[in-house]
Amino acid sequence: MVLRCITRKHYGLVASRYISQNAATTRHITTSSHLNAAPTAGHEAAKTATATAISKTRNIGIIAHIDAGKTTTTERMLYYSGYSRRIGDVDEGSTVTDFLPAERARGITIQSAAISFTWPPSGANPWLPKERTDPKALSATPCNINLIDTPGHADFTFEVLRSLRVLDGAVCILDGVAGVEAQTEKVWLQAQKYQIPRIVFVNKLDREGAAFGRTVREVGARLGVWPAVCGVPWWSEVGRLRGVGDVVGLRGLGYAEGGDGKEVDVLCLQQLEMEDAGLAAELKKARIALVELLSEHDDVMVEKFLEAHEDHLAISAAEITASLRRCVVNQHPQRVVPVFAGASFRNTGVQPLLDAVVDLLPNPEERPDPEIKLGPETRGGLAAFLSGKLDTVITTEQTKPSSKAISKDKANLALQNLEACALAFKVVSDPRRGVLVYIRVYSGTLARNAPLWNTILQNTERAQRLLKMYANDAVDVENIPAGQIGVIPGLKFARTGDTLVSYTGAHPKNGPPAPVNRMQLRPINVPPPVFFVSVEPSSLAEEKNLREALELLLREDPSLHVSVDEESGQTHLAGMGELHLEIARDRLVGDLKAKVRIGGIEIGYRESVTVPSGEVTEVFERDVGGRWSKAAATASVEPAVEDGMSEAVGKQRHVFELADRNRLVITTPTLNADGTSTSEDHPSLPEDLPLNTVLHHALQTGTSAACARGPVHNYPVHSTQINLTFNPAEHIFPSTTPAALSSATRLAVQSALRSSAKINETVMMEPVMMVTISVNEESLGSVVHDISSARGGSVISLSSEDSSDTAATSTSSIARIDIDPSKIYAPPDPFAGGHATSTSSSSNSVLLGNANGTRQIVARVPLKEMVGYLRHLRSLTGGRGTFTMVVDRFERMSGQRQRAVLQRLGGDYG
Ligand SMILES: Nc1nc2c(ncn2[C@@H]2O[C@H](COP(=O)(O)OP(=O)(O)OP(=O)(O)O)[C@@H](O)[C@H]2O)c(=O)[nH]1
Repeated sequence: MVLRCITRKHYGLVASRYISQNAATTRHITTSSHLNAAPTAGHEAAKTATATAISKTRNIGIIAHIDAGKTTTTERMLYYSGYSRRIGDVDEGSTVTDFLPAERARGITIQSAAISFTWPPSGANPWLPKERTDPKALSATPCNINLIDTPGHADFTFEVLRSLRVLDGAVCILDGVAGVEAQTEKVWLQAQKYQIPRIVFVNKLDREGAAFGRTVREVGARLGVWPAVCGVPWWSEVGRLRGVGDVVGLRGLGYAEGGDGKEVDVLCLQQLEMEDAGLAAELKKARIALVELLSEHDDVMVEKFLEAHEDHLAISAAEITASLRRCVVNQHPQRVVPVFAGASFRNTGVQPLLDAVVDLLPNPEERPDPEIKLGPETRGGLAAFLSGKLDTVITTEQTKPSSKAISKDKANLALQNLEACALAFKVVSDPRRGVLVYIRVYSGTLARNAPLWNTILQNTERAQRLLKMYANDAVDVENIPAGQIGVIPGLKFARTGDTLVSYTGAHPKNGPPAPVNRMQLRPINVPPPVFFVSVEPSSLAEEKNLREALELLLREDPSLHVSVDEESGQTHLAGMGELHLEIARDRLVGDLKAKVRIGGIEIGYRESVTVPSGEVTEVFERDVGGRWSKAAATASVEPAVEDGMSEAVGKQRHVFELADRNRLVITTPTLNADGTSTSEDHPSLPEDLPLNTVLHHALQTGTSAACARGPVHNYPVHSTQINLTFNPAEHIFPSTTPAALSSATRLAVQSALRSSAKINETVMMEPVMMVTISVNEESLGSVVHDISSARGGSVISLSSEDSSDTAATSTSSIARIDIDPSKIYAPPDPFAGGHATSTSSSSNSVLLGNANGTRQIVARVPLKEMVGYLRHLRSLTGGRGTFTMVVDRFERMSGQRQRAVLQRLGGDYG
């Protein structure tokens, strides 16, 4: 293809030094010490935001490896959009988004901070001169951006997942020196699983050794997508980052050294040819590659290319942006990923990234129908549910007593009064504002003062106020429409992950009618905790404070677990990683001021029965809450066999999979599946104890409570099948309540567990982790040796042989597209330093996991052997190695390992 000089018509000739028109009139949000503070820019913006059409909304997140620069980039975004007066600095601890004291102290992001801002801040885009803005571009008019900053540390993966489900798009930030790192890969695949469109920002290009081209090739090789290079670094002759080259607009964007980045020199191609011919030539190459790539994935681009007489440079920037948007928004899985360049810390390249967020990422209406859950087996799309396609719901309901079955008409009627539904995706205790519940509204409009039915807790709370959050500033609003993110202050019960429903005429206690009353938006599974600490109040008087503080911690973070040992009275706080618990401890002691003694961090082992017990019956008879009640339960336990139950489920057998791979089997020899008795000789269930709801729930609660503490070592029970035989004639009395049934079940299961352990002692199980380690080539041998011999791990793959293995192990269900490395366009890296890679885009050796001299090892290793591993890895790799890990499974320990652990723990577990 012949390169042609760009025409005047498209790009003009005169370079213009453009200073933001907003610079002088930048709107600031003054941090108000109280919510009722005087109106600020945030107030103004909030009014605009609520009135903003949904097409002018972007709910985006920033995902990346720890330290890639998410917080630094967010701070610049807030600064350029006029929401902060000065640029915050992570290293000084003055950032707006990392607002928890623990985050500021550690310089890492712990909780997602959801903040809103408008880009561009006013009618015109502030960094481009008017004559250079395309009035038809989406980024030409203000768009309301709700930005959720997600944490990068592996311990917070659940927090990342939690935020991902409310996002419509994501910016993935890469460190231009480190390239694609292990955690990036993990979060990337999670985002892909949720079908979240992504764009990439290669940051830190000012740093020594930065290699943009190499990073671009890694995006292709390790993330399995086609990088569409939209921006390239503009280096000076001595390797200083001068700015970025805009491949879409074919221009150079120069940033003054040491400036705040608001002043941008915009140089058209012709000027660039005089100023820096090298960059001009590279921009043309990049533009050709971009058009070629888009033509392969977007038919419209092929037409435009033909219309432009096959001149890659003559296609307008608007056409290219539109094509990129089609690829990003409409393709699942996403095959083309736009890549931008910059250095947030040097205030370089952030405004083009903001434009890309508006121009390329979808609005809430352009997203697939969100998933909902209506019962253990009923899942579907929200829109399908709201439009009355309720067939699956009816099926589930028919298992209930016929008098309670819901007709399709009734269910449709129930939907008519549904005002709004929202997902509480984050709960934060703000020192000044109290508990804030962050929500995303999925349908209807949530109005201030509306009573909200919590479909999981089954209670009602009133949203007395609604807020929009602008970093540290909160603005009262009257309502929050579908697609928007907002905050409800003052709720007492709602937790992260709960679904809140606003429903006209709902009874405050009983809630809306079925099936609306138990609809769950975007449910996610909480992974098992693997570490725990014991927590004790420093005095009796502190007990209440501690209980309240722990309740709040659990509302904020459902991946934390609290259990109280009924016998010793000791409280255990369990979490997913050492850092996770350290942060929880800091939160408890530092922020929530709980006066507690906290034990050392220990591994959360489990224990499992090895032989079946006999059947045990226990009777519970006690005063519960001022009412005498009595109930009985009959239980036995046995080792659970994987997938061994499907045939055993029948009319009189109900099987439930519980946490920790325990299984509950309830047999009702005298009751039919709907709870009616099989013959007149047998009593039926009382009205207030329907089988499929109240009774099952009570038996499950009792079983779970018993399984929280094993009979020999006090660790939670794992891989155990609990059999309950239930017969109203034997287990129900006139004074039986659900609570009494639950307690009787707990006693019977505990007794059965003890009886099994008497026959043969339980065996301990330990968490085994799936570990992904990134090391340099030279240290590969010693790290592999250490993992497989000293740590008892088994190596599953080495990435250079098959770079997709890592992904396959963590997210096997996700399709990755085949990328031909020789077809990836990436500019040369003239200043990449010692381990510089080939500048040829066809260099396969560069692509196959070896791009920045790093190799990946995936191995399964017992968690115990990974405690304190980072320090050891650093010493083996000269400080360069990193790793991430997730729980793979719990495995039985050998007798020798178990004895060693018990000995170390001081061992009196009998
Ligand atoms: N040289 C250079 N340093 C940067 C750049 N962006 C960020 N940094 C530095 O990198 C470090 C990490 O930046 P953060 O913004 O805290 O990174 P993060 O991704 O938010 O980190 P977590 O919140 O811990 O996940 C800080 O010391 C920043 O000053 C950049 O463009 N150039």
